[in-house]
Amino acid sequence: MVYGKIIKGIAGFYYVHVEACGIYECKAKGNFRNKKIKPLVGDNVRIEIIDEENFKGNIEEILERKNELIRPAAANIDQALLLFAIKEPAPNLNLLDRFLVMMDYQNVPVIVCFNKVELVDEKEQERLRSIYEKCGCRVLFMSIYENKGVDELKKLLHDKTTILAGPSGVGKSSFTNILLESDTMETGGISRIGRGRHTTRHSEIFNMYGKSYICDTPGFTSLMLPELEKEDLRYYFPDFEEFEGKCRFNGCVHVNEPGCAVKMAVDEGILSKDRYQSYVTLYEELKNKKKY
Ligand SMILES: Nc1nc2c(ncn2[C@@H]2O[C@H](COP(=O)(O)OP(=O)(O)OP(=O)(O)O)[C@@H](O)[C@H]2O)c(=O)[nH]1
Ligand SMILES: [Zn+2]
Repeated sequence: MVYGKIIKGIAGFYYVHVEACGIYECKAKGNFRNKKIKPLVGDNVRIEIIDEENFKGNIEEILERKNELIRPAAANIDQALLLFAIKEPAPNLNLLDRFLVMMDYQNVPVIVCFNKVELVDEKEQERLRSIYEKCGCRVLFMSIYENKGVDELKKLLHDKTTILAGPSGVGKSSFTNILLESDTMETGGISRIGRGRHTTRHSEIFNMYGKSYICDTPGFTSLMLPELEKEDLRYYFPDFEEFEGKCRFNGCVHVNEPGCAVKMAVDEGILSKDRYQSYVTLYEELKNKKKY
């Protein structure tokens, strides 16, 4: 019996990493299909190997899940790594905030990592650090070009299953290539996962490093928002918490009400304008959703 973990799923195929062997391209064939259980990225599975040479197999069984995320769809996730560039391209903070709401809703801790930090000064780093630390995230700054912060991030990934998200052009491939190199060095010589026909298919092999898993999930979009009541959205903005109960009106949702402590904190520069803007945008989205 062979066990492994699904690290990527595309178009009906699941890429299952089997320790010390490699990555098998699998189809879902087991009897879990009758029970309408769909394999997810992060699932620990038992596979049957049908073609050893070409790394092909069938998923026979899905082992019990520790947790299950809805968006992005994934199982057994310890944490999420959200990778952005601090510049070039400038980070889409609304996307970032949306992701944080989604993860908080699903109780997944988040590491926010800004790459390319050699392009900005310390002040900008500290500004972002203070905003996002108040949101309960681990905030890291990295420059792959200058090899700064890379080891720190690697340590945080150690022995964990992490879902990776981030827009295009921020350095995801550069970073995962570094992980792959570390894996090669640690295992001596040729990487265990560099075997098979996936060697040339770069995007499928970069997802893991030693016993640590980086799972690639396709569900990172600007439409991502949990099914929340708009009145509850404010509880997913942890930086607003210290102002909760200080507004003039009970149950203030911090949008149009006068005497709002959150809005005052924004005006005074205590809370980030960008964060507040994200809040209002998401609030409006939730409000409009309910109409249909
Ligand atoms: N200035 C700077 N550029 C970097 C750094 N790390 C990566 N880059 C560059 O940023 C560009 C995008 O990097 P990739 O690793 O391809 O980014 P990606 O997130 O995988 O992007 P996609 O392949 O589009 O999904 C490349 O030109 C890299 O050389 C860095 O630390 N500083
Ligand atoms: Zn208020």
